[in-house]
Amino acid sequence: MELIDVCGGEVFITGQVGPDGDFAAATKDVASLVYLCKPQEGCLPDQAWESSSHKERVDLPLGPGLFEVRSALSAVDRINKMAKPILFMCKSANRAGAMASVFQGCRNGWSSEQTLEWAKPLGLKFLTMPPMVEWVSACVDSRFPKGGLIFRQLFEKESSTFTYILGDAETKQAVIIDPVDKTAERDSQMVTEMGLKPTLLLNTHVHADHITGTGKLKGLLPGGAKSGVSEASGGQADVKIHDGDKIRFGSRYLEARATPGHTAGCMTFVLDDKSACFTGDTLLVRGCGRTDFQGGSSETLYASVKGKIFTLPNDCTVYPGHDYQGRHSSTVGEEKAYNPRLTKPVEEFVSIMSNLNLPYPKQIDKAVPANMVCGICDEVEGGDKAEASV
Ligand SMILES: N[C@@H](CCC(=O)N[C@@H](CSS)C(=O)NCC(=O)O)C(=O)O
Repeated sequence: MELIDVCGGEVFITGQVGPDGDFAAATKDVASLVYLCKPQEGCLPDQAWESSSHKERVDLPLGPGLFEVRSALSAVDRINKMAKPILFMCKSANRAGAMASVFQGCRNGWSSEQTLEWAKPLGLKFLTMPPMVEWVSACVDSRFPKGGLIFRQLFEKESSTFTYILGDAETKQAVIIDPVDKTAERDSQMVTEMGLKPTLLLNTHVHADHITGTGKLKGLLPGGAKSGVSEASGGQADVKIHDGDKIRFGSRYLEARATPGHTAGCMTFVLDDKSACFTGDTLLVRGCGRTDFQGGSSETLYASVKGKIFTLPNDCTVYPGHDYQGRHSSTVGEEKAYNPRLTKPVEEFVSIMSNLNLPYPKQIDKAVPANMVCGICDEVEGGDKAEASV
């Protein structure tokens, strides 16, 4: 009979007692048992339990449809008070792994994603059973429900850039996506008046048409907000973002998805519940970012959009980095149906992109070097020089 240690000798899980009935020997150091089988399953013979006295036991007959989330949470409270080490036991170790995960997630204040991430390297078998994964997620998320979201879309008119503020309504922790230097004072005042505490000032990429506001905002905001840009951009920042990173603010988070193509280091940030994505210049409303400088590649952009954005739910709102025609947002479903570039086969898309004939952005020569250091740049009188210094 094998006990699997899932928490440094404090929490164990196991399946059915072996035919040798070696329960007493295997569990001699266990102080409490959480038994998850129905009586008729007969996984724990009475004599086995009786031979292992001095132990506390709680019976939670757990099976699909048997156990409401509410009951699981009161069980967690009860288990929390039991002496450690605790053994979670059932016939196959599936329910034991699931309930142990709920216990761990709840007592550590983890989200469902964090709980499942914890369970993965342990190879817990319930992870291959979608109803059990859903049950674990529902239990953990209802213990610590996601806070409300505070959201603002702001506009900088010279470069037609959108800046986004996202905050957790309870904790007030916040992130700002793609602020612009020219509107840094406005943004700083706004988050201060809203009582928000931005911890991370994110860039979807190294911009070519304006200087990022992340450097300036770091100086304006109290509380040590950090700048962020993707590692792949080659830019300097306090926080380097990678594909798959979770950017947390309070109980909410953004998932970073690498979406290269407009530039080599472009990122799209997807809200935790997939209701919104912030695509920078990768995907614009009925358009997309140009691909003719900064490591741009039309084929790569096409693959990024199809693989990392068009795989989101159709009702996911697309918040772009720019719009030049007075539009503010779109949805994944709309762009999949009506984007005049990305509805085309890849060869036609590449040809469209090669024939855009757009003039270079007016500020490119000063914006790119400044943005490689997140906008911390020397300013001479008149604010026109933008040689980067760290
Ligand atoms: N006129 C503007 C630059 C306009 C431009 O090139 N926009 C970029 C995004 S900012 S680098 C773009 O990708 N546009 C795609 C499109 O189809 O318009 C300026 O001079 O700054």
